[in-house]
Amino acid sequence: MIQLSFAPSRIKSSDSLKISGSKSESNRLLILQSLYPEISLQNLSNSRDTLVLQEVLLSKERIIDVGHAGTAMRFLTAYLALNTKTPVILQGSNRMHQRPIEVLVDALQSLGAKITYLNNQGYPPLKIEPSVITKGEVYLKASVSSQYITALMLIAPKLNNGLKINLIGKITSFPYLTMTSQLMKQAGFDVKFNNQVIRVFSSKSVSSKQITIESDWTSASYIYVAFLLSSMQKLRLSLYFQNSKQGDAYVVKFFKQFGIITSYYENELILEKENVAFPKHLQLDLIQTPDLAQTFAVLGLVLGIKMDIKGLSTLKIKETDRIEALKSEMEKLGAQVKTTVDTLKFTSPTSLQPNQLIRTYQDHRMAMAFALVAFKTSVKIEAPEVVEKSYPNFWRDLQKFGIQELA
Ligand SMILES: O=C(O)C1=C[C@@H](OP(=O)(O)O)[C@@H](O)[C@H](O)C1
Ligand SMILES: C=C(OP(=O)(O)O)C(=O)O
Repeated sequence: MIQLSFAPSRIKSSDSLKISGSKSESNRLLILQSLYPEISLQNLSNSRDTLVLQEVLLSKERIIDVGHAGTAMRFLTAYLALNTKTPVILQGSNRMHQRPIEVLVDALQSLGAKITYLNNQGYPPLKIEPSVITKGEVYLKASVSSQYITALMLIAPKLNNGLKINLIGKITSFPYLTMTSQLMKQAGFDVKFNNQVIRVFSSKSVSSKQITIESDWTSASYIYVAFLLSSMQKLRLSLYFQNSKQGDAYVVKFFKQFGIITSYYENELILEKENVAFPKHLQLDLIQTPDLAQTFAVLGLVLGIKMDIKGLSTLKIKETDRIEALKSEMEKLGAQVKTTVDTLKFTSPTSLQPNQLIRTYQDHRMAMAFALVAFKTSVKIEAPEVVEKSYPNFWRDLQKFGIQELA
C-alpha cells in the first residue's frame, strides 16, 4: 500500500518525459519478429506483459505461464498452435483462467489446430499440440475481444494459403485491428481489411525492416491528467508520431475540451494549456478505446463532472471486472454510481472523501487512474506494484507533477 499526497511546490513549470513503447504494438511485433527474424525493433515496451512474451518466445519450456498478460495469452495460443513441435501447456494467473478464450480456440480448431482445455471449457489453461494447419478461411465472433482476431492475423502470413477471416457481428475495440493491419503492412505483409472481412496473404519472407515502436498512448492518458491537474504549463512527451496507429491517441482530442493543446515537433508531443470552461456533464462511448475508461472516469470524479459512459461491454473480462471495480472505489470517494453490463453513470461529490484505501484488484489501470485522486485529496493505493503490467515507471514519472509518497 502507498499513501499519496500532493506537494505543488515540487512542480517545475516545464518538463519532459519519455514513455516506453506501446505494449500493444510491441507484442504484435514480437510475434511477427519471431516468425520473420528479418524484422528488427526499436523502442520496445518495458512493460511486464512485453517482457513475459519476449521470454516465452526465447524459451523452450513446455509449461508456459503468461501471468496477467491478455495479449500474450491470446497471441501465443495462435502462435503455438501453428508453431509448436512438442505438446505445451499455456497458462496464466488465476484471473487469466477466468478470461474467455473459446472464440479463438474454436476458430483455430476449425483451421485444424489441436487445442484442449485443461480445466474449464472455454478458458485457459490450454494444452496445445503440434498440428498442421491446412485450411485458409475462418469465421469468428468479433464482439468479445479484438485480440482473438489480431492473434489470427499475426500467424496468417505463415499459412500456405494465407487466411481469410470473416468477422461475425459487431466489432469491438476496432482500432486495435487497424493497428494490427497497419503494423503488418509496415513490416511488408499484404493485408486487406474491408468491412467484416480481413485477408492476409501468405509470405515466405519479408525484406529486412527496422520498425520504431511509438510510445504507449494509454500510459500517456494518465500523464495528460497529471499535467492538467498540476500547475505545470508545458510538457514534452516522446516518442510520439503524428500518424499514430493507436486508437488511444484519441486522448489528444479528448483533452482539448479541458484546454490542453497538443502539438507535434519531430517525434515529440508538446502539451500546453489554454483557459477554457470545463464541461460539467460528459457523455462518452468508449467501445473503440476501452482502456481509457478508468482514466476518464477518475478525471470526471476529481473535476466534479457528471458522466454517462457507454460502450464498456469488454470491461467485465479484463484484468478485473472494471465496471464493478470502478463503482466500488468511486463510491468510497463519495460518487453516486450506477452500472449495467456495459455502462457506467455517475455524479461526483463536491469534495472527495480523504484518505480512502483504494483496492486495485490486480489491475494496473485501477492503481494508475486512482493515484490521480491525490491531486485533490490524500489517497491510499493498494498493491502499487501492479503498474508494472503496462507502465513500470509510472510512480517515478508521477513525482514530476508533485505527487509524493508519504512515508
Ligand atoms: O490488441 C490489443 O493490444 C488490445 C486490445 C484490447 O482488448 P479487447 O480487444 O479485448 O478489448 C485492449 O483492451 C487491450 O488492452 C490491448
Ligand atoms: C486489458 C488490458 O490488457 P490485456 O487484455 O492485454 O491483459 C489492458 O492493458 O488494459
